[in-house]
Amino acid sequence: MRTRPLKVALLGCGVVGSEVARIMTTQAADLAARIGAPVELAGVAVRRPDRVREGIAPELVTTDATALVKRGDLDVVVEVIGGIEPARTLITTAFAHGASVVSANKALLAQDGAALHAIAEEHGKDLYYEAAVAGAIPLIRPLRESLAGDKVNRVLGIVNGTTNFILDKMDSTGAGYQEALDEATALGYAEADPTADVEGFDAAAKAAILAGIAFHTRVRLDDVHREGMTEVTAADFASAKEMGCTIKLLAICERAADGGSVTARVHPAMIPLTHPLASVRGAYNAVFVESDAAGQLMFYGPGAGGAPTASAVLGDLVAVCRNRLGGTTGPGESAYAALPVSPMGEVVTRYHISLDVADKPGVLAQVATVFAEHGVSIDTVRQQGKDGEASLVVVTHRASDAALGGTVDALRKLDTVRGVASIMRVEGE
Ligand SMILES: NC(=O)c1ccc[n+]([C@@H]2O[C@H](COP(=O)([O-])OP(=O)(O)OC[C@H]3O[C@@H](n4cnc5c(N)ncnc54)[C@H](O)[C@@H]3O)[C@@H](O)[C@H]2O)c1
Ligand SMILES: N[C@@H](CCO)C(=O)O
Ligand code: NA
Repeated sequence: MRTRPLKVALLGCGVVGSEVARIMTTQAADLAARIGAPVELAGVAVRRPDRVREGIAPELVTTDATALVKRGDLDVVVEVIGGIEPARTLITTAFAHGASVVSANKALLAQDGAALHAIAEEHGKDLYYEAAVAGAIPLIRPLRESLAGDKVNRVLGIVNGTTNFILDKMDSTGAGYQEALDEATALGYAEADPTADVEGFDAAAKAAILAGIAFHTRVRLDDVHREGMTEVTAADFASAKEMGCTIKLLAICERAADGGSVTARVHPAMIPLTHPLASVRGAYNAVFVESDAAGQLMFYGPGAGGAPTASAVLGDLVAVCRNRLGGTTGPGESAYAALPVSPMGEVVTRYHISLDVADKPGVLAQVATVFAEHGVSIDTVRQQGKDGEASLVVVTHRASDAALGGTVDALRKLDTVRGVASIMRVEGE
């Protein structure tokens, strides 16, 4: 074993960073044996230096992250600050000063992954980010390496722990949205600004990263259709239950049947209780990968939290250190397929639509006609009436998002339709 240690700087010592530091210290001997050289924590950049950080020598702590990444003697910089800046500049500075980078920052990678990969390559360094998608679950590496010989057609799953935790609580205990969000935040699952979680930005960033790697193409955050889960109500859960379903926030990345384009989307969806995703509880994540040769693979595990995320960071750290010792780098970005990303209107799925209508003869026929005129075929209709008003629940067969949108616009114009109470996609059948 080499005796000269590999030097690692840690940027950020919050929920994830503090666990990375803890594991680096407590597992030092095993990490050294697995890598073939000791790994030394050479510096820790923090924002609040007066905080007591157990297990971290005070002389390693600095508030000057820029000076730390410019030291020039670092082998690896671990970025767990989050957000776009200063993380982006710190990472590019680290590459320029000779370090490889491990990051958990999906927001940054979804926005600037291509540029960061290019800078890493220019400097002959690694950029690894297993922790950025689905926490502890090995997903980036299986897609990038294990499935590199196969053709992936679909990646579908739950990739945000906070929203799964909230939806699970709302469904199973009837907890309110805010109460469940506060608990997820206290447990260290939520982003610094939890809007990123509940409005689907975090899941959309992960979908962009996954689609890019799975389909060997470039998918930007803006390419991902995004709907959050803040408008999911107890009434939606009740409707889902009546259909034998529950509601999950899903990320779905698909290659078109002709192989010539891809789509990526994040939105709440009803899924049957019999589907494996329905039983994903709390902050767990689960992702299905469908490919030509392998068929269907399922990845499941803790999707958020300090220690689980640190597990993925440490896995990357070991891989990057091994590469350093071997004088090599791992696989970089693979975007040769250059596939266009199709708009949401072209996505085909089933829909559950809940309408408030006048309870009088002919309304059902009128509504059915609007669906037929837009080429959207109805699977089931359920009507419940009271005091001259009724609620009409329509479940469709598969239709394009554009056709469904046109149908809903036309329904809203009918005098007999008082309002569209909810529209939810139905997946997993
Ligand atoms: N918490 C999770 O479950 C989880 C899971 C996967 C990925 N991530 C990602 O990991 C990253 C960190 O998340 P977290 O939950 O640990 O957040 P956090 O807010 O707990 O930690 C970030 C830390 O960085 C510090 N910081 C901010 N600016 C700094 C600067 N300029 N220099 C030094 N330190 C600075 C903050 O003070 C804070 O302590 C984010 O990119 C997040 O998306 C988090
Ligand atoms: N806020 C994220 C952290 C893990 O990426 C989540 O809840 O999934
Ligand atoms: Na992961």
